Amino acid sequence: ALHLAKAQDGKSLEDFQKVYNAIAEKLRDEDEFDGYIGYGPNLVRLSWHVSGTFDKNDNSGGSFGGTYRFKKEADDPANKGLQNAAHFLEPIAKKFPWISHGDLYTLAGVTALQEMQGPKIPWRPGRVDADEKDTPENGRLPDASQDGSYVRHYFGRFGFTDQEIVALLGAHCLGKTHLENSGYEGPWGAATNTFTNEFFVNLLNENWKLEKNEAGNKQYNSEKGYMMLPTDYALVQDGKFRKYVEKYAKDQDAFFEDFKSAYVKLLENGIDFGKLGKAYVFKTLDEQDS
Ligand code: HEM
Ligand SMILES: O=C1CCNc2c1cnc1ccccc21
Repeated sequence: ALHLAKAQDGKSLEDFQKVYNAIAEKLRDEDEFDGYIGYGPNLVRLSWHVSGTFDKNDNSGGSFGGTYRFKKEADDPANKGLQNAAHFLEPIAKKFPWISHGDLYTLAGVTALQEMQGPKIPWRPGRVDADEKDTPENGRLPDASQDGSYVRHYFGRFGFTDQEIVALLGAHCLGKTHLENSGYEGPWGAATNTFTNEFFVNLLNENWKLEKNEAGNKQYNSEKGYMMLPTDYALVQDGKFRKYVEKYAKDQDAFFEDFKSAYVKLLENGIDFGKLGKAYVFKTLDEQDS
């Protein structure tokens, strides 16, 4: 059965906005991380990885139980590099001991996206920390070396459509790959900490060459020093995916709208929020300056 979200005793929008602001201020302070990319992309990746263990067939995994805090999940080779995001969040968890890990990991991704000028992401609290025994086994996160049919089948486990898959992968406009984490390298050139539709523009505008990188893995490189994973490039090789790449490359607003919906679905997969009321939409730091 679905996990039932539980209201946090008397916590309201103001309380969660305080957590949002603490994360957002720390993002601004610690801007030198990863060659001045900052922690934003890493926090977004953490929010996806804690949710991407979900399996709709038995409702196991997913963001609800906050099981990334346990060694078994944190040490999944697919999670290499996310120790940085987890370390970044430790003082936030100490300052707000009442928030569950599942809520913190997902709220951190929402905060990072909004602070990187992404769309407003409606977010609902109520995830409850699960026991270590409920930690999903390693191997539920995707393999970057694969093709379009693999990507379609993989996301089928969450019940995602082609359109949702392409929108979600647009998050690869952020940050970069690190050879020591995933065996892929680059791009420094296009590695950004601003949320845009540039991933789709890059896919269509650059001419990509499949090359072996220093780790012996094949990746697509462009003259400008941009890169794409094989699973990224699959989005233009597969005709059904390609039409959404073209849509989002032309229309950033459509991308923002569809990404928001798919990302909320990813973060809430497997959770019944019942009548816990509507989602919170947080103000960015800039919107609170005045
Ligand atoms: C087919 C599915 C996917 C594959 C195979 C994949 C693979 C990867 C790999 C290999 C990296 C580089 C990690 C490193 O070396 O540090 C990466 C980074 C990243 N991924 Fe994905 N990813 C997928 C889907 C997603 C989704 C759905 C999101 C978010 C909605 C996402 C967000 C990110 C972000 C923001 C980064 C940059 C992290 C950083 O700069 O530290 N990815 N991904
Ligand atoms: O084209 C880009 C922009 C910068 N970041 C990425 C791109 C393509 N694929 C990626 C795959 C994983 C992480 C970052 C990127």
